[in-house]
Amino acid sequence: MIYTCTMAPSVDYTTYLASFQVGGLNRANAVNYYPGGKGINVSRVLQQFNIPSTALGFVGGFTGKFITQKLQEEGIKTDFIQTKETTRINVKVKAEEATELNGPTPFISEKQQRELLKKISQFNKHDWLILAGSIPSTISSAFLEEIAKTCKQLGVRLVVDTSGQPLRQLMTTTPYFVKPNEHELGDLFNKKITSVDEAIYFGKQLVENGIQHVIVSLGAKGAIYLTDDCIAVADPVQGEVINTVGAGDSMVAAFIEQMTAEASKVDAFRYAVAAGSATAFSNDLCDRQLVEKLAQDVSVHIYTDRK
Ligand SMILES: Nc1ncnc2c1ncn2[C@@H]1O[C@H](COP(=O)(O)OP(=O)(O)O)[C@@H](O)[C@H]1O
Ligand SMILES: O=P(O)(O)OC[C@H]1O[C@](O)(COP(=O)(O)O)[C@@H](O)[C@@H]1O
Repeated sequence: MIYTCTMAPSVDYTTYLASFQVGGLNRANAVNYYPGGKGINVSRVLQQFNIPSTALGFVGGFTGKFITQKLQEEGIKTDFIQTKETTRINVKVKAEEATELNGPTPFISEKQQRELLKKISQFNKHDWLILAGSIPSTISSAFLEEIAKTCKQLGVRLVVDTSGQPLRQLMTTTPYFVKPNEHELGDLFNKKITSVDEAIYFGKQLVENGIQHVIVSLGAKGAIYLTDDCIAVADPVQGEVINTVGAGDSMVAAFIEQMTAEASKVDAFRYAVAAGSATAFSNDLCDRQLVEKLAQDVSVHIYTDRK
């Protein structure tokens, strides 16, 4: 089974307008409400590929109900722990430029953390846990380490897509697969990454530390994939960009879907790049048809090493 865990889900309130004026009254032409948060997006894209998953994490209030209901309507199993706090709303403004306003993460008590750990300790060998999105500040490094240790003991493949200090902490536990974007990778090493070669240099250090699969996403510039025996660089896919929210999450989902289907690692990467772009070219997250179409256009350059 694949489990996604979103510790700080969101309702993504996406607004479209021709131009956005800071400090003025802006009126949107169209709006959408999506269940959001990185793990939840991974579950939604997996569902597009007909891969079942269970969405874990913390939700509360009317927004929590909305998220749970929407996921269930899409056929995704949910096993959320309830919070007293209302789940945040993240505002996405799509005008001349894209602007995001993400709400604060919820307070998660010790008891709620134990409840989550109890669920994880019941996973089986070969299950997947995708821990994605911001980690609430009440969650300690020790708790994250405990999650990683439990996964290792059980033979559960831990996938990490987060940022800041929690990412730094989780890197020391050598997860199975990580997908930082170039900024998150740079933050890990206190460096600003400005080229593909720099992304390769720092990505390689993660592999050398024992992480089996590393994808560094480079937004409109494509992505790189690193493992112990190859480095692959994907050129960007061209198209009309509509909404890049969830592009990275779509990559994670597509890579996992291909790995579970026993595709080659490089094909899994190709598909992941196609999924990221398919989401960037859509209002909501990608659909399978577009991913398959774009996968034919993704050119991947493979190196056994690149200094
Ligand atoms: N403007 C874009 N044009 C084409 N593809 C894109 C664009 N933005 C993102 N993508 C695709 O989505 C992937 C993930 O995007 P990125 O912004 O790096 O991730 P994240 O959402 O995690 O920050 C990229 O590697 C690329 O394949
Ligand atoms: O947990 P964070 O880092 O605040 O991010 C939450 C936001 O990230 C998203 O999951 C999108 O993530 P990506 O664009 O990085 O794939 C949104 O759905 C959500 O609003």
